[in-house]
Amino acid sequence: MEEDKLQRILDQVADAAFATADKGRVADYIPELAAVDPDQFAIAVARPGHPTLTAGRAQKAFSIQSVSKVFTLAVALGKLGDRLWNRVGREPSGQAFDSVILLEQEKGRPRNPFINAGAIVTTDAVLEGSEPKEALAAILRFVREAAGDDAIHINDSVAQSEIATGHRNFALAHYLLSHGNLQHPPELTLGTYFHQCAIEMNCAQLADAGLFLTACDGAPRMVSPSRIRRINALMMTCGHYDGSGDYAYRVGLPGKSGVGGGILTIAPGIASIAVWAPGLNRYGNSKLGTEAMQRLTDLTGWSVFGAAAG
Ligand SMILES: NC(=O)CC[C@H](N)C(=O)O
Repeated sequence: MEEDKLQRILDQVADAAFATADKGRVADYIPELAAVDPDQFAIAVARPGHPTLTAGRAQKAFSIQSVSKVFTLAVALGKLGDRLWNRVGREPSGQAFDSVILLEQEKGRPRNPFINAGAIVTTDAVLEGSEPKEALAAILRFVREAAGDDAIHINDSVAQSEIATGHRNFALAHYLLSHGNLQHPPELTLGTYFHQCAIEMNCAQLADAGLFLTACDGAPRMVSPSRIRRINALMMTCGHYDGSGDYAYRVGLPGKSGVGGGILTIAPGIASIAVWAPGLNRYGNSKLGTEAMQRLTDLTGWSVFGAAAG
């Protein structure tokens, strides 16, 4: 699609988001995120060989939170390969991202790497044989290389805010430990996990960081094509927790959300799209972000289920 046409679509999507009265509710269980102004919106589209196009506040940094789980999964698969699947499943959970119930029923093997329990196990796997600082550095290095931007950093106040209040995540980690599915002390694995969630990026950086998952010619080759397809499949089926079916229905593309209000969406072979609006819907996914992605895909026809706009 030509740049000026795509830019007009992005402007239209941003105008509609700014005009929407119900912006959802910001995540208030993490004190640092509770203070974010919900009246903000940004969208960015990255394509190899084209400038990254944006609309709204695309240079404003936000906490990527669970979007980081995609990058950590790529690092863990690079390190362990299929051995990771001995510890975590690949099925949608149909439960909230921080649910404890399935972990109890399924004896400490989380359903997938994107719910919190599964992401904690994935981070624990990245820690295998490494010092915590090295593991975190490996995740941050991956993100910086994917985005081609060494300025991307971790917001330590956000991480500390979760260390002080993340009781549910501590419960999940202790539960995993009791079932022999955590190889490090909960403080250590969670310290790494909270810092990975506290990576900050703006929309333009996040769209660039997702390019490796598009498998487009000219995109960074960070993982093999077969692994790209598998990561995208997990994003499609599990990336929005118990709202994954709804996101697939509305948007038709693999995506991963975070409680900071960011969503990374991949149009395979076409583009990497980042959207940010801090207010969340009842699943803990960005409300305006989801609506904007629905509008964008209707206007562009980008979908894994069909290829015509309208
Ligand atoms: N869905 C999310 O973005 C959750 C991430 C957050 N750091 C948590 O562990 O609760």
